[in-house]
Amino acid sequence: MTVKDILAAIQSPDSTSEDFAALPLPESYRAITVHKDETEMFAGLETRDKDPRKSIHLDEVPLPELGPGEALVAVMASSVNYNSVWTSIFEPLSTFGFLERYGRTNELAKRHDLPYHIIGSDLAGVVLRTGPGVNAWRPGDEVVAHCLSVELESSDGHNDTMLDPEQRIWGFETNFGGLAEIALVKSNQLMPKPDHLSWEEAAAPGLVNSTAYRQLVSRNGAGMKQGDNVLIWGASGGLGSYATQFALAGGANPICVVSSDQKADICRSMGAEAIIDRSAEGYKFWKDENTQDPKEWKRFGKRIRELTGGEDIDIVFEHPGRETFGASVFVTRKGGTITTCASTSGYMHEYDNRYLWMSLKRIIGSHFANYREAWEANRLIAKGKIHPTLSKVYSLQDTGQAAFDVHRNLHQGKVGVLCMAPEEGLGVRDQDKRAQHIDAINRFRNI
Ligand SMILES: C/C=C/C(=O)SCCNC(=O)CCNC(=O)[C@H](O)C(C)(C)COP(=O)(O)OP(=O)(O)OC[C@H]1O[C@@H](n2cnc3c(N)ncnc32)[C@H](O)[C@@H]1OP(=O)(O)O
Ligand SMILES: NC(=O)C1=CN([C@@H]2O[C@H](COP(=O)(O)OP(=O)(O)OC[C@H]3O[C@@H](n4cnc5c(N)ncnc54)[C@H](OP(=O)(O)O)[C@@H]3O)[C@@H](O)[C@H]2O)C=CC1
Repeated sequence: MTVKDILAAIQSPDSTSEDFAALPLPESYRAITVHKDETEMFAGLETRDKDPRKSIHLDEVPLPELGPGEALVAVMASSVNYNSVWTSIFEPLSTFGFLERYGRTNELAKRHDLPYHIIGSDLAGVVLRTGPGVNAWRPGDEVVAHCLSVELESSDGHNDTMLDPEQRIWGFETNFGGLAEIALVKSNQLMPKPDHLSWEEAAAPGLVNSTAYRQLVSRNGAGMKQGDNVLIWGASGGLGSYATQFALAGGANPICVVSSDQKADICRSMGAEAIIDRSAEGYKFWKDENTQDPKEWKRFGKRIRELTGGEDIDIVFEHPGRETFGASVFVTRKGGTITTCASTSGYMHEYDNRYLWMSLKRIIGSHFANYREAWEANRLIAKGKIHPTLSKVYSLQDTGQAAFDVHRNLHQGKVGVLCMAPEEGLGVRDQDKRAQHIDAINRFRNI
């Protein structure tokens, strides 16, 4: 049995759940990996010069054993997330440490501790097999997977699963990720595939959409409300393109920061009006490596006031980190919120704390989303209220180039990867719903 036979079953309109359950599984499959014996390959290089095309491999790997509460999924498409860029450049640390640590927790988790790491934290595909104890999903179900892996043996995670001490990001802190022909997930990662989208469109939002939902909308994050002024860094990027849509759909007022005319146009086409081109306006928040320039924070704040009719920011949607964080804290209004989920430009932040405490501002740390938040975010995609922001699509073998594009900020929105899907555009089940939203679905395509 080969991956080709699985694809044939997926493409046949007559295949039943029983047919999928009866399909023998292949012994091996193709997957995107990084190799443990290469973790030092970029030693001494600047972050920018570490090239994912050199560290990312396409390998034939053995099928992992299926455990209780798990599912094996035939992956039709996946997407590139920045966490795969971090894995591929071995920053801020090698992800093999995560796999070793996970492997030490129990017998079954040992499967993850391998000399190769199959990466990827998004997928759209078809369930092939479920392990003992799985009732909610069956072979043949068309699904997407969110990337929260939890054990929930401790009480800590039972109000909010992101607080589980054994919380991991699938395909980053676990093995057998989504940039592959077959993936291994916990069955509680599965959610219905939005039926009006193709495989690659359905695979694009998952990680960033769920993260933006928790960070901006959920009460666990900033709890955005109507009328809020929301400053969104990288507003046409992976996270930002969903944060912008949430702000607009929720009656808030996004102030979108981007770095080119083209990206400003994309934000406009989503419906945003207040846009700041950080390149054209030349903000330089740091005078040198160690000294910030509060005059530049003020110039930035003045520009925001011009765009809002004199108002300051209620919520900052932060992720660039060191380069922008001082400015983000400064421009937030009294009592406002800075919500952060990353530090792309550096994790040692510096800000003037007087502006935080004297103006009663809050900084909220946010990370991915719990199952409920991921489900709610996916439901909005399925209802056509929020749309994928897929721009370019690569083949599995060109994943290294796709990750390079994201690392160098050459991309727009989300970059997709075809895994088993032989071409783009397959997997759409509701053409009428699709037709209603087709312009929004295609907004980021091929730009
Ligand atoms: C969904 C997508 C998301 C993204 O894209 S996010 C972006 C990508 N992700 C990242 O860049 C994050 C990568 N992860 C990391 O950098 C590291 O993962 C962390 C810095 C988050 C954590 O580092 P660690 O080494 O795992 O943990 P420690 O806390 O630095 O070290 C563990 C040792 O420190 C002890 N410790 C922890 N807290 C305390 C405390 N409060 N007081 C005293 N000791 C403490 C522990 O017990 C343990 O000790 P012992 O090494 O001996 O086992
Ligand atoms: N904790 C979590 O759960 C998650 C964390 N992340 C992390 O968030 C970060 C962003 O991810 P994602 O949105 O997918 O990545 P993208 O690269 O798709 O988008 C980020 C955007 O941020 C802007 N940006 C980058 N660097 C700077 C800078 N120095 N100053 C100002 N703006 C900057 C760029 O937009 P422009 O050039 O137009 O300004 C860029 O397009 C990554 O570090 C990722 O690992 C992502 C998802 C989940």
